[in-house]
Amino acid sequence: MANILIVDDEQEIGRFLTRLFQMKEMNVTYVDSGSAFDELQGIERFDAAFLDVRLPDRNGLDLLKELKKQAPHCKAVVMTGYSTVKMAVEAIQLGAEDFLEKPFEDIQVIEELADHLTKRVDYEEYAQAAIEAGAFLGTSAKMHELYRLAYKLASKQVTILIEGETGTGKEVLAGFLHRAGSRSEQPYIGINCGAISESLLESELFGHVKGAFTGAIFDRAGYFEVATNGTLFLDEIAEASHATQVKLLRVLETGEFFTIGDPAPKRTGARIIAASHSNLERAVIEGAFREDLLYRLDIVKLTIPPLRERRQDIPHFIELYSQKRGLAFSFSPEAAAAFMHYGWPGNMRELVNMLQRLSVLYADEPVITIHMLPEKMVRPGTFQKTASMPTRSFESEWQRFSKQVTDLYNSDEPVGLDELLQTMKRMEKQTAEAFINKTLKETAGNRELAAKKLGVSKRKIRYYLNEK
Ligand SMILES: Nc1ncnc2c1ncn2[C@@H]1O[C@H](COP(=O)(O)OP(=O)(O)OP(=O)(O)O)[C@@H](O)[C@H]1O
Repeated sequence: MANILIVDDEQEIGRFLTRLFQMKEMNVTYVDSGSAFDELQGIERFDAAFLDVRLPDRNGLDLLKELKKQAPHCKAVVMTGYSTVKMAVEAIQLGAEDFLEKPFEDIQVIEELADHLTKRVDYEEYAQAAIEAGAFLGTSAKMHELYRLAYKLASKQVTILIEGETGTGKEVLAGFLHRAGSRSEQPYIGINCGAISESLLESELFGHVKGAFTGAIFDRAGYFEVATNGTLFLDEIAEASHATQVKLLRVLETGEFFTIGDPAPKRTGARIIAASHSNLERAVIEGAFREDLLYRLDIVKLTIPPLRERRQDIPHFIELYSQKRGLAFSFSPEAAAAFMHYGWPGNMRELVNMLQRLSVLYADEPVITIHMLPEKMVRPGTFQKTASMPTRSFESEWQRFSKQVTDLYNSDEPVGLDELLQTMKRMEKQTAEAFINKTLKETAGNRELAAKKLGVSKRKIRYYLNEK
């Protein structure tokens, strides 16, 4: 018979859970304070514990640590009010299995949770879900910890903020959160807030009615409406204008939004996942991002480590990539060392692109040698460079790129057009960066003047400079 511990100062909740679990033929011990918990004998007998995180005489997280110390096998669930969801996430990081929000809305959820906890839980469930979602975890503890936490949060109605350098897999993680959660049958919609103009972004998100503005010839539902109870992934959230940020804040606070041109509010049940490659706290300090919006978004922050902090995953990923495509990559020792030492400023995206490039250009070569790798990977001194430090001059980057495109065009090998177009996008960004930096030098750093000279908005300058 399973042994369950309940710790909650609200006696009504204690009694309710006791009855519920006793009806499931579980052995229940209920205490209503931290001090009563301290007096319990034989804590190691418990299979599962339901802990309130707000006890009058004790911090529930300390209790959790104590429980995990005395009974490491005991699965803990913390119970929390909405305002303490952040604390609940901290509890999961401390080893809790799950959290329950009070007031309880669905008794079945609690029953299922108790059943699940007292059965032998498959600890690799999150890893399986990652495989199904196409997310590679490798062997690094940081990635496993991250996806383990994400798996537990996947079915929760909490807003999630994903941070990570460009190409680390923020979109991949957002897709995982959707697929592994209870919303997987509902729509998943992703939008890049930096890729489209301010007015288009608003209209995409909130929709518009016919005649709301010039060109609005039909009613159009926005993503908040289309997503219904699914997931809305707002990529590059820092790029949303102040006006859009105000509207997003309203949706997060009330679940309500207005279609452009329609005075009647609408409700959305969409779960919001936002991502940014720049540091939003810094953006708040600089006045570019609303503090209240950050507060609403940052209930749970998942930070993806850059590839250079999990280099041990590189060979595993190459193996997986080759297996999936039926390739047989073999590297000379120098080339293998270059892969391991290079800084990978573009993270997983850069690694994928590099493998795609090698498979296109050197498909018939038995061994990939150092001479087949781009200069930036072998040039000494570039190993430690990070995302914000360009590795070669703008001119040589263009020369290399045009040579690569002409070589590809003239070769009979199959060409990955998607990859080529992505490289062009990167070149577009680098070109913009180069011109902006040159103009900023001419204007002694005056952005307003630089924007005028270049005929673009200051916002666009911020976007292209990837400001963090
Ligand atoms: N964990 C992963 N498993 C498999 N592929 C990954 C993983 N992470 C990233 N990738 C690959 O790297 C590329 C970039 O991933 P993604 O678009 O999710 O990154 P991102 O952090 O959202 O980038 P950006 O900041 O530029 O929007 C994609 O091709 C994706 O398939």
